Amino acid sequence: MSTRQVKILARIRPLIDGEFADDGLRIERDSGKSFIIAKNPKIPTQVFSFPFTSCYGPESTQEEIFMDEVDPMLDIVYSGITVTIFAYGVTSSGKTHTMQGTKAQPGIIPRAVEAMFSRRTEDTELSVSYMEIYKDEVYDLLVERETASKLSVRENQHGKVFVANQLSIPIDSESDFNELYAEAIKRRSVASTNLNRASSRSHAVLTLNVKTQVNGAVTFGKLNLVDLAGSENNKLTGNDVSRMAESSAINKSLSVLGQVVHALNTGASRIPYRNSKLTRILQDALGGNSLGLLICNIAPTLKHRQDTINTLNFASRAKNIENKPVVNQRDPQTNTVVAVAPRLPTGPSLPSIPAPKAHAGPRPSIGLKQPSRVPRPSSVAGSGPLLRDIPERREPPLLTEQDIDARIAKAVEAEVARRLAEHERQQAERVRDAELLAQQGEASHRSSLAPAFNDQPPPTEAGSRSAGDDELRQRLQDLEDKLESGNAETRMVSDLSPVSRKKAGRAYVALARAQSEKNNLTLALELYRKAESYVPDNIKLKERIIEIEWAVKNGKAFNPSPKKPKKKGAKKNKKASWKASAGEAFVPAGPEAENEQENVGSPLRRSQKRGAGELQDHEAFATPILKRSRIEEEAEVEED
Ligand SMILES: Nc1ncnc2c1ncn2[C@@H]1O[C@H](COP(=O)(O)OP(=O)(O)OP(=O)(O)O)[C@@H](O)[C@H]1O
Repeated sequence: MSTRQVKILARIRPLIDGEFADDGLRIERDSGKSFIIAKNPKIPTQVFSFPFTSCYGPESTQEEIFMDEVDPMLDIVYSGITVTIFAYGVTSSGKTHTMQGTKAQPGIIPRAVEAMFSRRTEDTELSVSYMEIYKDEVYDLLVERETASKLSVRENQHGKVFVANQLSIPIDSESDFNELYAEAIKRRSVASTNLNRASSRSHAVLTLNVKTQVNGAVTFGKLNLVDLAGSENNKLTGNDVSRMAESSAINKSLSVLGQVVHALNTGASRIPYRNSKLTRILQDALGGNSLGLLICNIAPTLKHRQDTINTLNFASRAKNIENKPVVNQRDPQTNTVVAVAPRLPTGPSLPSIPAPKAHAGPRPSIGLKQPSRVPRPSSVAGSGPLLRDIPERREPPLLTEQDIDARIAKAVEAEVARRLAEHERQQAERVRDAELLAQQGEASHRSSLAPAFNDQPPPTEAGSRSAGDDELRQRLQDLEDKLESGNAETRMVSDLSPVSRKKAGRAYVALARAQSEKNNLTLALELYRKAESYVPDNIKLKERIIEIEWAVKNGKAFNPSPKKPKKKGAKKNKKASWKASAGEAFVPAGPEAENEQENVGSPLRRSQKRGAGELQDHEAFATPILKRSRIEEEAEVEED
């Protein structure tokens, strides 16, 4: 089955009342490619460049975006494929304007309905469903708010997710739709915040279902139009308590969306769709069987800039997600709906599948049914076709808390082993070089190598630790080998408990920080990215990654942002805990891990006895052992 990447476009909205322009954000076009260029608001000399399939500036019109990006996808819907278009961005960046629009500037939803009707044939049946996900609960927006009960998200026997008992109302004309839609949008949860007078407090998913005939086969296409709630910075929104609760639900679900994208990008064997209703419902569009278009909405002002950079970073990752679109059609023999592979041209552009020819004659009226509170399983939107040939997602094996902790221990220790091996290899290389030069009688070269040797532990230390360390190295090597063989399992980060994830994340941050302090930025970046696999929703970590990526790309030094001022009493506590835990190791739980800790900790403890200067020699491989003096970033990991 051929795969298709999610298409990503960026749209910068114009300035609105009370906003001021600055030079920190612009679009650049070069050889047919477009980029959003954004300055880091904290360090203006850092300029980020984010590539997109297409970028639209403040002057762009609703019509332009619809005709260029959305209209071509409607033919695909008519061929029986599900297409999902979602608007993503911080609060007040223009998502609702893009999807819904205004009377004067209608957005994608009303335009898509008009275009869908213009394509119908006499065999076509169109229906609509509309739901919102508010505080991680699903409500039907086609039902009166007072009587709307929470809907549950279910999965059929083929792993297809659907919203049980959601209405799907047949529509016979645009005016049918407009009537329903006008009522439904009034039911959506909207409130005023400091950043947006009419801020969406929920994610809204409008679905247009199309049943039609293509070359004699009955097909079932679907267009999902998703207006996500915006991520919110509560320092800026000025939210009160009830708004904060909404905001926290919005941010949490968006954070899970980020985790899903991250897991898909890193090829994780388990994707955490189940961690929020939003990602469960969007599962088909994220690595599933539909085609995706993500509109990344961008607010132009400085106060949104940091959040905008995070949005852009999310979007650039999302473009690597691959879906396997299928045509949903009726099997005349069994009278069930089956998934068949579409005939898609290869290449990055979206497939253009010709729509069936419009029928010239008059079309019999389908007739508008009244909304009903009685569940109608046959018309439940999203219950979708039965996909016989889609392999079921394999459930990961059940893991005990002990298994999980043991795996973290292995993962971290493997990193230690890798660093140790690298350290030893470099040392051996230096010794070899020096011996070679000595043999050649090049005394001058030897003296010039002396400083390099001064960086290493004194020979006596090396000698004294050789037996124990050889054993340690062997054990770590064994662990690394084990890790390699079970690598697929360790990728199942989402199986870990939150505490275990944080532990592993902290360990990698400590390693990364040590490397960035030594200006080994490429390695630091690699380690920060590993940390991100464990704590993917840590915003500060993301910002750090973006900054180091920039420094690496531009060959610049990396200057970490200033450390946070210490909290009152923190110094005292820190001192006490440092004293109490001199050489305190990152302690993976579980008996096996405890034994390992004895060994992993020992070189560090010996080093500490030798004093601070010597301690640094071992930092390269001892950093997972968290030293109290350097855990500001780990604390940040915990805070988020
Ligand atoms: N392209 C545009 N042209 C003109 N005005 C726009 C445009 N995009 C957004 N706006 C205006 O900006 C404001 C914020 O837009 P909108 O409500 O669509 O943001 P949002 O991203 O949906 O916010 P939230 O996440 O808080 O719901 C609105 O007043 C809207 O009319």
